[in-house]
Amino acid sequence: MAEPRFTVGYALLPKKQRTFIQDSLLALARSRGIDLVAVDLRRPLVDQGPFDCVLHKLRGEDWSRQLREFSSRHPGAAIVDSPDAIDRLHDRISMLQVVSGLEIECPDGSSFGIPDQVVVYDRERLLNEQSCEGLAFPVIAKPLVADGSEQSHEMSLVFNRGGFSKLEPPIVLQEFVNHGGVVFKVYVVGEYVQCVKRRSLPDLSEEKLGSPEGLVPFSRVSNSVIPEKDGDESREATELEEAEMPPQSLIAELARGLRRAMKLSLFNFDVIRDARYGDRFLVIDINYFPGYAKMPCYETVLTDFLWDVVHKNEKDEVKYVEDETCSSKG
Ligand SMILES: Nc1ncnc2c1ncn2[C@@H]1O[C@H](COP(=O)(O)OP(=O)(O)OP(=O)(O)O)[C@@H](O)[C@H]1O
Ligand SMILES: O=P(O)(O)O[C@H]1[C@H](OP(=O)(O)O)[C@@H](OP(=O)(O)O)[C@@H](O)[C@@H](O)[C@@H]1OP(=O)(O)O
Ligand SMILES: [Mg+2]
Ligand SMILES: [Mg+2]
Repeated sequence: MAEPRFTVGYALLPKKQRTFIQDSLLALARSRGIDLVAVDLRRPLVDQGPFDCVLHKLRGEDWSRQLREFSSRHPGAAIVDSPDAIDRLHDRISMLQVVSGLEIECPDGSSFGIPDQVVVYDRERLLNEQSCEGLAFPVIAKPLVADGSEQSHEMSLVFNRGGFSKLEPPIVLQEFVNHGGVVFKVYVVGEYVQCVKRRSLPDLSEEKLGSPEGLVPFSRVSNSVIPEKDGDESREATELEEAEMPPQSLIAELARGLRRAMKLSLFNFDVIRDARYGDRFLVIDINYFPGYAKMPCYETVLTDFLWDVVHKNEKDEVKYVEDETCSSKG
């Protein structure tokens, strides 16, 4: 008897569609009985399909209503993920609150947390002496809203109060933590977890705190090559290569805990190693539906995940995927 076929509808902005929907993914999914089909965003979702699953990274009241309508018409179809669950990641405070609430057994000697941070809603408050009481310089100023716009990725390193006058609230002021210039990006795709290293901001010395600049703007560090002003490329490359990966079990438990607590399947989170205490790890950012195409073996991982979704194979396990073990199951 022929194997049943399934259809997954995807609703993505053009840039995401270009990077995520690659021929290699379409072909592998097709060979496993899953057809990926673009949702026509000019027509009501409810008139399209049938879909066994809708995959999306769109927002807004109208889109949420369309998803609700579609779900009530097709209760058997999976929506990955729920707009309400995704919303938590659009605010850099609620995004990290969930990390603080996790109860995880850490491997010997290790621990996790988030950097100290405060939110400032208006300029008056920002310029007020008490605005960052308890925080130590340098701090990173991040836009409170993380809605995927270019502005939401525009950050500043602030060395002293002099830098505050150039900031535009609402912002989160987060302590900058030296971490050896390497950030660990943990990709979560349902039960699959993969951790990769990326370049980050270099460690800062005390001298910087007196900097007359007060502030240095930056954006999308881990996606770009930003040469350190007085640094050298080869040292940074060595730093990246030599950085020790965080304990696998900690990363896997964090991924499982976050997935459960947030009720999300598709996200990644950025982790840094706090250079002050050997094995303390801080979660600094969580992103919905990140750039999976940059993840090794993304086609296999995504196809395995979609296979589980359409077969209603709900799992609460964690599968830590290592580069060399990227093989598809039958
Ligand atoms: N508290 C911190 N201490 C040290 N470095 C940090 C801290 N927070 C952020 N960074 C550095 O700044 C980069 C950008 O910060 P963050 O990840 O919060 O921004 P983002 O624009 O949301 O990133 P993404 O493109 O991953 O969505 C991080 O990848 C890391 O290199
Ligand atoms: O496109 P890219 O590969 O850069 O993916 C980035 C993704 O952009 P996209 O959604 O437009 O694809 C970003 O989403 P928004 O916050 O801007 O919504 C965010 O999730 C980044 O963390 C991703 O980078 P990664 O963390 O995977 O390195
Ligand atoms: Mg990040
Ligand atoms: Mg982010």
